[in-house]
Amino acid sequence: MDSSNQPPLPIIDLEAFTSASDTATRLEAGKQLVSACHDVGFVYIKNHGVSESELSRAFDVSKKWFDLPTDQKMKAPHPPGWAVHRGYSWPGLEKVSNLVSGPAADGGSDDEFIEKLRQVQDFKESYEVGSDQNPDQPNVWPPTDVLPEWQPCMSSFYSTCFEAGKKILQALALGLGLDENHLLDFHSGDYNQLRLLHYPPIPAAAIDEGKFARMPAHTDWSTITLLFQDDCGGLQVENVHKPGTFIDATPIPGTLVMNVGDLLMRWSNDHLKSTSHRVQLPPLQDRFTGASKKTRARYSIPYFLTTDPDLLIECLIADENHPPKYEPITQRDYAAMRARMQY
Ligand SMILES: O=C(O)CCC(=O)C(=O)O
Ligand SMILES: [Fe+2]
Repeated sequence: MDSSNQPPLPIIDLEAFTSASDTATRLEAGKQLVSACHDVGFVYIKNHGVSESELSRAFDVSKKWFDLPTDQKMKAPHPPGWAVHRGYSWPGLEKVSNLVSGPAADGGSDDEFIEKLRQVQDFKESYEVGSDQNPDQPNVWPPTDVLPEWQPCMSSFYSTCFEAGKKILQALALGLGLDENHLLDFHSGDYNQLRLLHYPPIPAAAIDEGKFARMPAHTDWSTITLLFQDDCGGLQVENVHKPGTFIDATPIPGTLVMNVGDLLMRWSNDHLKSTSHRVQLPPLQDRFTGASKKTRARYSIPYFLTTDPDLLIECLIADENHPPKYEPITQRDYAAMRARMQY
Protein backbone atom coordinates (compact mmCIF):
# COMPACT_ATOMS: atom_id res chain seq x y z
CA MET A 1 0.00 0.00 0.00
CA ASP A 2 1.24 3.49 -0.76
CA SER A 3 1.27 5.04 2.66
CA SER A 4 1.57 8.58 1.29
CA ASN A 5 -2.03 8.32 0.05
CA GLN A 6 -3.36 7.40 3.44
CA PRO A 7 -5.38 9.86 5.48
CA PRO A 8 -3.71 10.11 8.89
CA LEU A 9 -5.52 8.74 11.93
CA PRO A 10 -6.40 11.55 14.35
CA ILE A 11 -4.20 12.24 17.39
CA ILE A 12 -5.92 13.50 20.53
CA ASP A 13 -4.06 14.99 23.49
CA LEU A 14 -5.90 13.96 26.66
CA GLU A 15 -3.95 16.50 28.69
CA ALA A 16 -6.42 19.22 27.68
CA PHE A 17 -9.19 17.15 29.26
CA THR A 18 -7.39 15.91 32.36
CA SER A 19 -5.52 18.99 33.51
CA ALA A 20 -7.75 21.90 32.50
CA SER A 21 -9.91 23.20 35.29
CA ASP A 22 -12.24 25.28 33.16
CA THR A 23 -15.31 23.63 31.73
CA ALA A 24 -14.98 25.13 28.28
CA THR A 25 -11.52 23.60 27.64
CA ARG A 26 -12.60 20.20 28.90
CA LEU A 27 -15.76 20.31 26.82
CA GLU A 28 -13.78 21.24 23.73
CA ALA A 29 -11.38 18.30 24.31
CA GLY A 30 -14.35 15.95 24.70
CA LYS A 31 -15.89 17.24 21.49
CA GLN A 32 -12.67 16.69 19.59
CA LEU A 33 -12.53 13.11 20.78
CA VAL A 34 -16.16 12.51 19.86
CA SER A 35 -15.64 14.06 16.46
CA ALA A 36 -12.67 11.74 15.78
CA CYS A 37 -14.69 8.74 16.96
CA HIS A 38 -17.56 9.80 14.72
CA ASP A 39 -15.39 10.33 11.63
CA VAL A 40 -12.86 7.50 11.99
CA GLY A 41 -13.61 5.42 15.10
CA PHE A 42 -9.86 5.06 15.77
CA VAL A 43 -7.60 7.64 17.42
CA TYR A 44 -4.14 7.87 18.88
CA ILE A 45 -4.25 9.26 22.41
CA LYS A 46 -1.28 10.95 24.00
CA ASN A 47 -0.93 11.89 27.67
CA HIS A 48 -3.19 8.96 28.52
CA GLY A 49 -1.79 8.64 32.04
CA VAL A 50 -0.24 5.15 31.79
CA SER A 51 3.38 5.67 32.78
CA GLU A 52 6.21 4.58 30.52
CA SER A 53 7.65 2.42 33.31
CA GLU A 54 4.39 0.53 33.92
CA LEU A 55 3.95 -0.01 30.23
CA SER A 56 7.44 -1.32 29.60
CA ARG A 57 7.13 -3.60 32.61
CA ALA A 58 3.88 -5.04 31.23
CA PHE A 59 5.56 -5.68 27.86
CA ASP A 60 8.65 -7.22 29.54
CA VAL A 61 6.61 -9.58 31.69
CA SER A 62 4.38 -10.46 28.74
CA LYS A 63 7.45 -11.45 26.74
CA LYS A 64 8.72 -13.53 29.64
CA TRP A 65 5.41 -15.39 29.72
CA PHE A 66 5.34 -16.17 26.02
CA ASP A 67 9.03 -17.20 26.14
CA LEU A 68 8.14 -19.99 28.60
CA PRO A 69 8.07 -23.55 27.29
CA THR A 70 4.62 -24.66 26.14
CA ASP A 71 4.17 -27.14 28.99
CA GLN A 72 4.57 -24.28 31.47
CA LYS A 73 2.12 -22.02 29.64
CA MET A 74 -0.35 -24.88 29.47
CA LYS A 75 -0.56 -24.77 33.25
CA ALA A 76 -2.97 -21.84 32.81
CA PRO A 77 -5.05 -23.03 29.84
CA HIS A 78 -8.03 -21.18 28.42
CA PRO A 79 -11.03 -23.31 29.42
CA PRO A 80 -12.69 -25.20 26.56
CA GLY A 81 -15.75 -23.60 24.98
CA TRP A 82 -16.70 -19.96 24.66
CA ALA A 83 -18.30 -19.19 28.01
CA VAL A 84 -15.11 -18.26 29.89
CA HIS A 85 -12.48 -16.19 28.14
CA ARG A 86 -9.50 -16.31 30.49
CA GLY A 87 -6.01 -17.80 30.61
CA TYR A 88 -3.64 -18.90 27.90
CA SER A 89 -4.73 -19.61 24.32
CA TRP A 90 -2.22 -21.35 22.13
CA PRO A 91 -1.67 -20.53 18.43
CA GLY A 92 -4.67 -21.39 16.33
CA LEU A 93 -7.23 -21.79 19.12
CA GLU A 94 -9.05 -18.59 18.43
CA LYS A 95 -10.44 -17.56 15.12
CA VAL A 96 -11.41 -13.93 15.28
CA SER A 97 -14.55 -13.59 13.31
CA ASN A 98 -16.60 -10.63 12.42
CA LEU A 99 -19.61 -12.75 11.63
CA VAL A 100 -22.41 -11.87 13.97
CA SER A 101 -25.08 -13.43 11.85
CA GLY A 102 -25.23 -16.76 10.15
CA PRO A 103 -26.57 -20.19 10.96
CA ALA A 104 -25.06 -20.29 14.42
CA ALA A 105 -25.49 -16.67 15.50
CA ASP A 106 -28.66 -17.38 17.45
CA GLY A 107 -26.89 -20.01 19.52
CA GLY A 108 -27.93 -22.76 17.11
CA SER A 109 -25.96 -25.87 16.48
CA ASP A 110 -24.34 -25.47 13.10
CA ASP A 111 -20.95 -26.81 14.11
CA GLU A 112 -19.89 -27.15 10.51
CA PHE A 113 -20.34 -23.41 10.04
CA ILE A 114 -18.13 -22.65 13.01
CA GLU A 115 -15.56 -25.21 11.89
CA LYS A 116 -15.24 -23.37 8.59
CA LEU A 117 -14.29 -20.21 10.46
CA ARG A 118 -11.32 -22.03 11.92
CA GLN A 119 -9.85 -23.17 8.66
CA VAL A 120 -7.55 -20.21 8.30
CA GLN A 121 -5.43 -20.28 11.43
CA ASP A 122 -4.64 -17.16 13.38
CA PHE A 123 -1.00 -17.51 14.17
CA LYS A 124 -0.85 -15.88 17.56
CA GLU A 125 -0.99 -16.76 21.23
CA SER A 126 -2.77 -14.79 23.91
CA TYR A 127 -3.54 -14.58 27.59
CA GLU A 128 -6.77 -13.07 28.88
CA VAL A 129 -6.96 -11.44 32.30
CA GLY A 130 -10.01 -10.03 34.08
CA SER A 131 -10.96 -8.72 37.47
CA ASP A 132 -11.08 -11.11 40.42
CA GLN A 133 -14.44 -9.48 41.20
CA ASN A 134 -16.02 -10.78 38.01
CA PRO A 135 -18.25 -13.69 39.07
CA ASP A 136 -18.90 -14.84 35.50
CA GLN A 137 -15.30 -15.07 34.32
CA PRO A 138 -12.98 -16.46 36.97
CA ASN A 139 -9.35 -15.68 36.26
CA VAL A 140 -7.09 -18.52 35.24
CA TRP A 141 -3.65 -18.06 36.84
CA PRO A 142 -0.66 -20.38 36.57
CA PRO A 143 0.76 -21.92 39.76
CA THR A 144 2.90 -19.20 41.38
CA ASP A 145 6.18 -21.02 40.72
CA VAL A 146 5.67 -20.75 36.95
CA LEU A 147 6.27 -16.98 36.62
CA PRO A 148 5.84 -15.44 40.08
CA GLU A 149 5.60 -11.88 38.79
CA TRP A 150 2.88 -12.68 36.24
CA GLN A 151 -0.22 -12.37 38.40
CA PRO A 152 0.80 -9.26 40.41
CA CYS A 153 2.03 -7.46 37.31
CA MET A 154 -1.03 -8.17 35.19
CA SER A 155 -3.55 -7.52 38.00
CA SER A 156 -1.91 -4.18 38.62
CA PHE A 157 -1.76 -3.30 34.93
CA TYR A 158 -5.47 -4.15 34.62
CA SER A 159 -6.23 -1.43 37.20
CA THR A 160 -3.84 1.04 35.59
CA CYS A 161 -5.56 0.65 32.24
CA PHE A 162 -8.97 1.18 33.83
CA GLU A 163 -7.80 4.53 35.24
CA ALA A 164 -6.86 5.67 31.73
CA GLY A 165 -10.13 4.27 30.37
CA LYS A 166 -12.20 6.16 32.93
CA LYS A 167 -10.89 9.51 31.70
CA ILE A 168 -11.58 8.58 28.10
CA LEU A 169 -15.15 7.53 28.94
CA GLN A 170 -15.65 10.83 30.75
CA ALA A 171 -14.27 12.83 27.84
CA LEU A 172 -16.53 10.94 25.44
CA ALA A 173 -19.60 11.55 27.61
CA LEU A 174 -18.90 15.28 27.83
CA GLY A 175 -18.28 15.45 24.09
CA LEU A 176 -21.59 13.69 23.46
CA GLY A 177 -23.37 16.36 25.50
CA LEU A 178 -24.01 14.04 28.43
CA ASP A 179 -23.19 14.25 32.08
CA GLU A 180 -19.47 13.54 32.49
CA ASN A 181 -20.08 10.26 34.32
CA HIS A 182 -22.91 9.00 32.17
CA LEU A 183 -20.89 6.30 30.36
CA LEU A 184 -18.54 5.60 33.25
CA ASP A 185 -21.49 4.85 35.54
CA PHE A 186 -22.17 1.71 33.49
CA HIS A 187 -18.61 0.47 34.09
CA SER A 188 -17.70 -0.81 37.53
CA GLY A 189 -14.41 -1.98 36.01
CA ASP A 190 -15.07 -5.60 37.01
CA TYR A 191 -16.00 -6.63 33.48
CA ASN A 192 -13.07 -5.27 31.51
CA GLN A 193 -10.53 -7.54 29.87
CA LEU A 194 -6.80 -7.24 29.55
CA ARG A 195 -5.33 -9.23 26.70
CA LEU A 196 -1.65 -10.03 26.22
CA LEU A 197 -0.89 -10.91 22.63
CA HIS A 198 2.15 -12.43 20.98
CA TYR A 199 2.42 -12.91 17.25
CA PRO A 200 5.43 -15.21 16.73
CA PRO A 201 7.75 -14.78 13.74
CA ILE A 202 6.51 -16.66 10.71
CA PRO A 203 7.62 -16.81 7.09
CA ALA A 204 6.01 -13.83 5.38
CA ALA A 205 4.97 -16.12 2.54
CA ALA A 206 2.65 -18.05 4.86
CA ILE A 207 0.53 -14.94 5.37
CA ASP A 208 0.87 -13.86 1.75
CA GLU A 209 -0.41 -17.27 0.62
CA GLY A 210 -3.40 -17.05 2.96
CA LYS A 211 -2.31 -19.97 5.15
CA PHE A 212 -2.14 -17.85 8.27
CA ALA A 213 -3.43 -14.47 9.36
CA ARG A 214 -1.95 -12.47 12.18
CA MET A 215 -5.42 -11.22 12.98
CA PRO A 216 -8.12 -10.96 10.33
CA ALA A 217 -10.36 -7.91 9.99
CA HIS A 218 -12.90 -7.60 12.79
CA THR A 219 -14.59 -5.07 15.01
CA ASP A 220 -14.40 -5.21 18.81
CA TRP A 221 -17.57 -5.81 20.81
CA SER A 222 -16.48 -3.69 23.77
CA THR A 223 -17.51 -0.14 24.72
CA ILE A 224 -14.02 1.09 23.87
CA THR A 225 -10.64 -0.61 23.41
CA LEU A 226 -7.27 0.81 24.44
CA LEU A 227 -4.39 -0.75 22.57
CA PHE A 228 -0.70 -0.62 23.37
CA GLN A 229 1.52 -1.94 20.60
CA ASP A 230 5.25 -2.48 20.33
CA ASP A 231 7.26 -0.91 17.51
CA CYS A 232 6.75 -3.77 15.05
CA GLY A 233 3.79 -2.39 13.09
CA GLY A 234 1.15 -4.30 11.18
CA LEU A 235 -2.05 -2.91 12.74
CA GLN A 236 -4.35 -1.56 10.06
CA VAL A 237 -7.65 0.27 10.28
CA GLU A 238 -10.30 0.20 7.58
CA ASN A 239 -10.57 3.45 5.65
CA VAL A 240 -14.21 4.39 6.27
CA HIS A 241 -14.24 6.44 3.08
CA LYS A 242 -12.96 3.52 1.00
CA PRO A 243 -14.36 0.34 2.55
CA GLY A 244 -12.16 -2.67 1.91
CA THR A 245 -8.96 -0.60 2.01
CA PHE A 246 -6.88 -0.21 5.14
CA ILE A 247 -4.74 2.52 6.73
CA ASP A 248 -1.58 1.65 8.68
CA ALA A 249 -1.88 2.47 12.38
CA THR A 250 1.87 2.88 12.63
CA PRO A 251 3.10 2.79 16.23
CA ILE A 252 3.67 6.29 17.65
CA PRO A 253 5.78 6.25 20.84
CA GLY A 254 3.99 7.61 23.90
CA THR A 255 0.50 7.08 22.49
CA LEU A 256 -2.10 4.39 22.81
CA VAL A 257 -4.57 3.57 20.08
CA MET A 258 -8.18 3.85 21.16
CA ASN A 259 -11.16 2.56 19.22
CA VAL A 260 -14.91 2.48 19.56
CA GLY A 261 -16.40 -0.99 20.02
CA ASP A 262 -19.68 -2.35 18.67
CA LEU A 263 -21.48 -1.82 21.94
CA LEU A 264 -20.70 1.91 22.01
CA MET A 265 -21.59 2.23 18.34
CA ARG A 266 -25.00 0.73 19.07
CA TRP A 267 -25.31 2.73 22.31
CA SER A 268 -24.56 5.98 20.43
CA ASN A 269 -27.19 5.10 17.82
CA ASP A 270 -24.35 4.73 15.28
CA HIS A 271 -23.03 8.24 15.93
CA LEU A 272 -19.65 6.77 16.90
CA LYS A 273 -18.08 4.23 14.55
CA SER A 274 -16.82 0.79 15.44
CA THR A 275 -14.26 0.47 12.68
CA SER A 276 -12.89 -2.76 11.32
CA HIS A 277 -9.19 -3.43 11.90
CA ARG A 278 -6.70 -6.22 11.38
CA VAL A 279 -3.08 -7.18 11.94
CA GLN A 280 -1.04 -7.80 8.84
CA LEU A 281 2.64 -8.23 8.14
CA PRO A 282 5.03 -5.59 9.43
CA PRO A 283 6.45 -3.25 6.75
CA LEU A 284 8.64 -4.96 4.16
CA GLN A 285 11.88 -3.37 5.31
CA ASP A 286 11.39 -4.82 8.79
CA ARG A 287 11.02 -8.43 7.74
CA PHE A 288 13.88 -10.75 8.49
CA THR A 289 16.04 -11.51 5.52
CA GLY A 290 17.04 -15.00 4.46
CA ALA A 291 15.22 -17.58 2.42
CA SER A 292 11.98 -17.58 4.42
CA LYS A 293 11.79 -13.80 5.05
CA LYS A 294 10.39 -14.31 8.51
CA THR A 295 8.36 -11.55 10.07
CA ARG A 296 9.43 -9.97 13.33
CA ALA A 297 7.64 -11.13 16.46
CA ARG A 298 4.98 -8.67 17.57
CA TYR A 299 3.59 -7.99 21.04
CA SER A 300 0.48 -5.96 21.76
CA ILE A 301 -1.75 -5.35 24.75
CA PRO A 302 -5.40 -4.50 24.11
CA TYR A 303 -7.65 -3.56 27.04
CA PHE A 304 -11.38 -3.82 26.47
CA LEU A 305 -13.73 -1.70 28.59
CA THR A 306 -17.09 -3.32 28.99
CA THR A 307 -20.28 -2.34 30.79
CA ASP A 308 -21.61 -4.31 33.72
CA PRO A 309 -23.50 -7.17 32.10
CA ASP A 310 -27.09 -6.68 33.19
CA LEU A 311 -27.52 -2.97 32.65
CA LEU A 312 -29.75 -2.14 29.75
CA ILE A 313 -28.00 -0.30 26.95
CA GLU A 314 -30.47 2.02 25.26
CA CYS A 315 -29.60 4.25 22.32
CA LEU A 316 -28.27 7.58 23.58
CA ILE A 317 -28.69 9.95 20.70
CA ALA A 318 -32.35 9.73 20.07
CA ASP A 319 -34.35 12.73 18.94
CA GLU A 320 -37.04 13.24 16.32
CA ASN A 321 -34.45 13.25 13.55
CA HIS A 322 -32.54 10.27 14.91
CA PRO A 323 -34.98 7.74 16.28
CA PRO A 324 -33.32 4.78 18.03
CA LYS A 325 -32.13 2.21 15.51
CA TYR A 326 -31.71 -0.60 18.03
CA GLU A 327 -33.67 -2.32 20.72
CA PRO A 328 -32.22 -2.03 24.20
CA ILE A 329 -29.89 -4.96 24.95
CA THR A 330 -27.81 -6.05 27.89
CA GLN A 331 -24.11 -6.54 27.41
CA ARG A 332 -24.55 -10.14 28.56
CA ASP A 333 -26.89 -10.94 25.68
CA TYR A 334 -24.74 -9.10 23.22
CA ALA A 335 -21.49 -10.79 24.28
CA ALA A 336 -23.03 -14.26 24.25
CA MET A 337 -24.01 -13.76 20.64
CA ARG A 338 -20.49 -12.65 19.69
CA ALA A 339 -18.56 -15.20 21.72
CA ARG A 340 -20.47 -18.12 20.24
CA MET A 341 -18.93 -17.24 16.90
CA GLN A 342 -15.39 -17.01 18.16
CA TYR A 343 -14.70 -20.29 19.92
O1 LIG B 1 -2.75 -6.81 18.15
C1 LIG B 1 -3.31 -5.79 17.79
O2 LIG B 1 -2.71 -4.76 17.53
C2 LIG B 1 -4.81 -5.77 17.61
C3 LIG B 1 -5.54 -6.65 18.54
C4 LIG B 1 -7.01 -6.60 18.35
O3 LIG B 1 -7.52 -5.97 17.47
C5 LIG B 1 -7.88 -7.36 19.26
O4 LIG B 1 -7.38 -8.12 20.10
O5 LIG B 1 -9.12 -7.19 19.15
FE1 LIG C 1 -9.60 -5.70 17.83
